[in-house]
Amino acid sequence: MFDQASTIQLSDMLFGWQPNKPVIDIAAFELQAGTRCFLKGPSGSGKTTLLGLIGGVLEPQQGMVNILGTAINQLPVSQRDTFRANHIGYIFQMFNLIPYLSVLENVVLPASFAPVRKARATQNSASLAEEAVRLLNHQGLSGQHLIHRPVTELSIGQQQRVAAARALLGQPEIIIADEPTSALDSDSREAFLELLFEECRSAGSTLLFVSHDSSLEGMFDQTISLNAINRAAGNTLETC
Ligand SMILES: Nc1ncnc2c1ncn2[C@@H]1O[C@H](COP(=O)(O)OP(=O)(O)OP(=O)(O)O)[C@@H](O)[C@H]1O
Repeated sequence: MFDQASTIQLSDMLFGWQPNKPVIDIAAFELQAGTRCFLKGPSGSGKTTLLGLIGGVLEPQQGMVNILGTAINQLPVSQRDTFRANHIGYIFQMFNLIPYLSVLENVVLPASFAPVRKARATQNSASLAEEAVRLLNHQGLSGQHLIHRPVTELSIGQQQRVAAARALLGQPEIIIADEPTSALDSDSREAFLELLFEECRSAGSTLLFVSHDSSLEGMFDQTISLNAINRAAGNTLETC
């Protein structure tokens, strides 16, 4: 049974990159709506793999991945892609911005594939672009000159804030962040997190945040150690 207060529920989920070599084997995992969760684990322990399973990019060999009451691993691939675009915003370690597009174009792009997020974004502002500009301003990126510049002309810290604005556009219920602060110094990391928290709070989004940086752990509501919930822990070659 899906608990209505949950955003993410996993049960008896098994995944391996090769047959009979599970990397992830989780009996039960649940994240309540609106939680800010810090997911930690050694390098190679399967954190990115787990995020791929939660986002429906990867399909478990067994078990259930229930997101917002939908068993996404049972959806056909095209419906799963649309579900992900509508309900999950991603911030990647390498940002995954499109180099030949401007700052603004990068932020609005995912909403073109996500009608639910597009509708929400235009409820808040007169247009998608206006909502993107609001989010960019909130991240400290303002000015016509800057938002129309090719994204590759921005500093790493600025690019990372563009990636955050892109993930937040249209208030997705879930924000998944995979090592988004690793390129920043510690002051910038905390400032970035405060802004992210503020946007997640006002949108009611659940945040699942992966990092090696344990100094950030105290800023979150909850910490999950992957090795503590993963029965396949130790099957991979892990490093600290
Ligand atoms: N595309 C892939 N094909 C085959 N094996 C993979 C693939 N991606 C990851 N793995 C393996 O799965 C295991 C978990 O990798 P994963 O990237 O999920 O770990 P991680 O905890 O995110 O590591 P890091 O903290 O270094 O990013 C590792 O043994 C890795 O080699």
